[in-house]
Amino acid sequence: MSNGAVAEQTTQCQISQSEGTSNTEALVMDQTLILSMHDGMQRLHLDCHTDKQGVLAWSSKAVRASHLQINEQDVALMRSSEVSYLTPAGHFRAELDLTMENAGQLDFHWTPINQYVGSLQRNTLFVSLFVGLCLTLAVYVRIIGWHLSEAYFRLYSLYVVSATCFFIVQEGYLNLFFSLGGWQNSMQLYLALAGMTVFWATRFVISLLDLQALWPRYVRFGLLWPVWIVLGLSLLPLLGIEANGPNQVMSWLTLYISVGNFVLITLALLRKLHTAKLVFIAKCAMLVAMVIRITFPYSELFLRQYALLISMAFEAFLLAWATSEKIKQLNLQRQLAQREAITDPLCNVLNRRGWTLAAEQLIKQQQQQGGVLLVFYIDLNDFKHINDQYGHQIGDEVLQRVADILKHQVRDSEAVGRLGGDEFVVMGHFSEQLQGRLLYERLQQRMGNILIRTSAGELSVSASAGMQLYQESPHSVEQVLQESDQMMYEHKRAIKQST
Ligand SMILES: Nc1nc2c(ncn2[C@@H]2O[C@H](COP(=O)(O)OP(=O)(O)OP(=O)(O)O)[C@@H](O)[C@H]2O)c(=O)[nH]1
Repeated sequence: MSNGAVAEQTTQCQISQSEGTSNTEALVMDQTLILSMHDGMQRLHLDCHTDKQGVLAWSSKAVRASHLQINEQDVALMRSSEVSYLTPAGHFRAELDLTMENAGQLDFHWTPINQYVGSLQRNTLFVSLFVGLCLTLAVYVRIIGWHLSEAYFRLYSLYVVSATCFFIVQEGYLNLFFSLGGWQNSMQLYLALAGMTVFWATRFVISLLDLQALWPRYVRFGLLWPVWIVLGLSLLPLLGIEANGPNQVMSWLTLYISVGNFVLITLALLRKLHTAKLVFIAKCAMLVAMVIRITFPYSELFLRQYALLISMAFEAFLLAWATSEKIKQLNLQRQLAQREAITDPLCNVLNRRGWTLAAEQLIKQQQQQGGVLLVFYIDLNDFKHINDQYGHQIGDEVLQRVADILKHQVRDSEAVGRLGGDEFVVMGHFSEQLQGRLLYERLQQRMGNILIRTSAGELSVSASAGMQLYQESPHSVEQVLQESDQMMYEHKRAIKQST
C-alpha cells in the first residue's frame, strides 16, 4: 500500500445504508458527501479512520430527528446552529439514525474540530453583525415614525423584524440557546414567520409606493386579499390544523404575490415614481440571493448562507432609505400646501390669512423687543374702471405689478399682503421710528402715481394710502386693520373731493 493510500484511509469514513454491504460511499474529512435519502427513519453505518477529532454535520432542514452511536456509545449533540456531533480520533464504527421529513438529498460535512470551531465563530460574528444591523434599523425607523401617522414606518419595522426572525429560525440559530427539537425547530413557528414576512413585506411596499392609488382593483383583490389568505394559512398549524394542502396553497400564493409585487414595483419604476428605484434595487438584491440559494443548495457557505443574509441587510438598509426619502417628499408637499394656504396665487404675496399670521408675529416681536410698528394700507383708485375699460386680464396684470412694486420696496422681514380685490397692506417692525417713517415716505411716493407697463400698453394708476405708526403695541391685528383702513378711507375721500 502506498503512502498516499494510507493517508487517505486515515481521514475518511465508509458510509453504507445496511451493515456489511460492500455498497459504500466515502466521506472524506473536509469534503462534502451528498447522499440520497428516502423519507422516514433510516440507519447509516459508518466505518471511520482519522488521526484527529472531527465534527460530523449537515445543513439540510429535511432531517427531523437524529441519533448517533459511536462504538455503541450514545453521542450528545453539539450546541451549534446546525445539527453536529463530535467524533473521536482513531478508528471507530458508528450508527447514525436519521428521521427524514421527506425524501431528498442530504449533505454531510466532516470537519476537523479546530477548523469547525473557527468557522463557527466567524459565522456567529458575521450573522450577529447583519442580524443586529437589521434589527437596529427596524427599531430606529419605528422610533422615528412613532409620532407620525404614516403606516409605512410601522409596516417597515414589522417586515424587517419578521424577516430577520424568519432567517434566525430557518438557519437554526435558536439551537444555540434551546435544545434541538424544541419549539424553535417546529414547523408551526417556521410557517407562521414565513407568512408574516410575506404579509408585512407586501403591505409595506403597497403603502410606501402608494400602489393602491395607482392600481386599486388589482392591489385590493390581486394582492391584499391573497396576502391575508397566506397569513391565515401560515397560522393554521399554530391552531393545530396541519395538512399538506394548505401548505402547498400557501407556497403557490406566496410565489404569485412575490411575482405580482415585483411587477408592480417595476411598473412604478417605469412611471418614475418617487422611491421606486430604491425599492426595485432592494427587491432585485433579494431575488438574486434567493435564486442563488435555490439553484445551488449545496454550494459553499458564502453563497448558501451569507448571500441571503447580506442581501437581507442591504434590502433593509435600502428600504429604510426609501422610507426616509418618502418622508422628505411628504414634508415638502406639506410645506408647499402650507405655503399655498397663506399665499395669494395671483400676486404671490401673503393672502389675508397669511398676512394676519405674519402681523401677529410682528406684534409679538414688538412686544418683546420694543421699537415701532409701521402699517401701510393701500387701495387702488378707480380700479373697477381699469377692469371695465381694458378687461379683467389687464386688471390682473396691474394687481401683480403693484404687488411687485411693494415687495421691492421692503425687506424680507416685512409682511406684504393682498387682503382682497385691489387692497394691499404692508407691516414692518423697526427698532427706530425714523426707519419706519422713511419706509412710509418711500411707499407713499412710489404709490402716488404709478406707471404700469401692461400688455395693453402703459397705464397710469394711483392709490389711496393709510398709514399708522405704533409706538405701543396694538391689541390685535383687527385693530391695526381697522385703524389703517380708516386712514386710507379718509385719504380716498380727500382725493375724491378734490377731483
Ligand atoms: N382684475 C381683477 N379684478 C378684481 C380682482 N378682485 C377684485 N377685482 C375687482 O376690483 C374692483 C374693486 O372695485 P372697488 O372696490 O369698487 O374699487 P375701485 O373701483 O378701485 O373704487 P374705489 O376703491 O372707490 O376707488 C371690482 O371691480 C372687482 O371686480 C381680481 O383678482 N382681478
